[in-house]
Amino acid sequence: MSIPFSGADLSQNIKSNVVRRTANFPPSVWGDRFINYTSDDEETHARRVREVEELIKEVRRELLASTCQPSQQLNLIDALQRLGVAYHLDREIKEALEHMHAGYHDNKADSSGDDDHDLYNVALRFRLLRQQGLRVSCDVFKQFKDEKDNFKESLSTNIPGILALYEATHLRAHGEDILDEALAFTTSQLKSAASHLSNPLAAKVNHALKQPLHKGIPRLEARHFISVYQDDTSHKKAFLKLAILDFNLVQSLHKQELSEITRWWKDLDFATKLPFARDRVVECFLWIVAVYFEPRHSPERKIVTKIIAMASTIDDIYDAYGTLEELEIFTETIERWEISTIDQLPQYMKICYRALLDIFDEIEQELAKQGRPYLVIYAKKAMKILVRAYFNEAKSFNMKQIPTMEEYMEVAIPSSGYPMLIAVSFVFMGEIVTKEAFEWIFSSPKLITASAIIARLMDDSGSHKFEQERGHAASAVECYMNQYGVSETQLAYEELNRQVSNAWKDINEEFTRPNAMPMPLLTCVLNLSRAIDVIYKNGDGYTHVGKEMRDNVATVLIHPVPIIV
Ligand SMILES: CC(C)=CCC/C(C)=C/COP(=O)(O)OP(=O)(O)O
Repeated sequence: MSIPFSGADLSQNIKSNVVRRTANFPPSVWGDRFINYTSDDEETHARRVREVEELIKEVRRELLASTCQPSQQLNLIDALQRLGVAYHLDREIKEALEHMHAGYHDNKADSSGDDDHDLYNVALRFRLLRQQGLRVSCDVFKQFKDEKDNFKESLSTNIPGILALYEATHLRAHGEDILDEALAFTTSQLKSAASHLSNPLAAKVNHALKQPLHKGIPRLEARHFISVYQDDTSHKKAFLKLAILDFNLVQSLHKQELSEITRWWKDLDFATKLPFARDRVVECFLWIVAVYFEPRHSPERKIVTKIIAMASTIDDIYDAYGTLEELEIFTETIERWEISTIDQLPQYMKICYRALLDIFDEIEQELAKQGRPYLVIYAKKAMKILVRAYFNEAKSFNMKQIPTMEEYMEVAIPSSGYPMLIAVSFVFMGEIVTKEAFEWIFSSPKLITASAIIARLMDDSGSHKFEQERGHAASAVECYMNQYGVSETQLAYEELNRQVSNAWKDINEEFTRPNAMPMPLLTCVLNLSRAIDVIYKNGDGYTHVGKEMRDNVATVLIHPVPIIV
């Protein structure tokens, strides 16, 4: 039953004298680029799928044959993960690393005949075991320090080792001072070596300095590594061929999905009906490809992209276009979640609300196919929490308040959109997702909070200047400066960066077994954090789509890898 609102009926609005803030967001850079998709003919597609299946068998054989040579096996696993094909061999890789970890703890590693004191091997093993959630002490790096407790000067000629250590440091947890020092040491060593190196090492070093592997979007990292691996004379042909064919097959599927999504978006026609909002559906799709790229996640990729595009539009209504009076009614309408209350809304909000309800119907239908329609309730709850947070932010802007950092973060963590996005991404993760998983999300555990802190603080740092010019609620930058009497924006950025680094340490700690939730769910949260690093590290690449975002979209969603093997 619908309950009438006590608030004013705004449906006949729009009041002509209302002054609305608009952000004048640049239009989409993609136009109709992705609307049409021509698939391979069935026969070609089936042949490629068969080829991939054969190559997986061959690669599996090579991986299993390397069991007696741990360092060789580590290199194979590293290559498979970086090439983006490890998802075909999840079980084998998990077993191999667990086996290695057991041996490592029984001190059997030395008996393998491997050089256990080589920086490259030690760092690679450390990173791969930690990535798998296995407990490894950072004390393994003490052997690389001299009597003055500095990293040994002699290491500086061992660039592959330095690079492996650099990548390993990004998996550091709190209190691991040796890894903090190692990050500073390796960064400076790599920067000074970069200009003297030749390929493929130079390409690896330059890329790693721009984008550490642990914080990168898996598809982008895979595409980069395919090129580097190809230039490496010691590459394994079957590995390379599998990576190229698989990348292209997965990309074709993504193109097909994006074509469906862009048609949905074009039919909604928000660009005409809600012109004040950002038109970024392609960038939203890349964001979700970062979360799960594997073919089995196709239905959820399409739906969660629609959710993020809607959240972006709703954010623009709260941040700029809506009046506080309208926003109050909008928030209550979404909290009630009944179509009958739609009449209370001004026309532009009706358009948005109807689209939102339609997507949630789609979520319910998709979940019904999977036998779990009841999970939609958690996705709705997450969306309601998000709009309440958006409203609280709008109120705070209207009152021209600058809250303390603590007060600010209480609202800014839910308003980052990440707890909502995580909950919606979880509903499609199958059997491993239980009622407890959602109760866990809504109890604000360390992992979810850390991911939301990264999203909020990187977004605030990246978009600060533009948002203040157009008029926006105080962001973490102002709150910090105001609370601590800091006059230089740069100092605020440095403090926020420190907090982001700490949040990454929280994420890394939560990955170590025993875990609160199954690994695929934790990986989903990790990938969302990675997406933020890539999209916001050099400014707000989502709102202001520049060369970097365009290149990233083209890499993942336009250009297939040339087949040369
Ligand atoms: C994670 C989600 C749901 C992303 C949707 C797109 C979005 C709202 C991006 C942040 O925009 P913004 O920089 O304007 O955010 P805010 O207004 O919160 O600063």
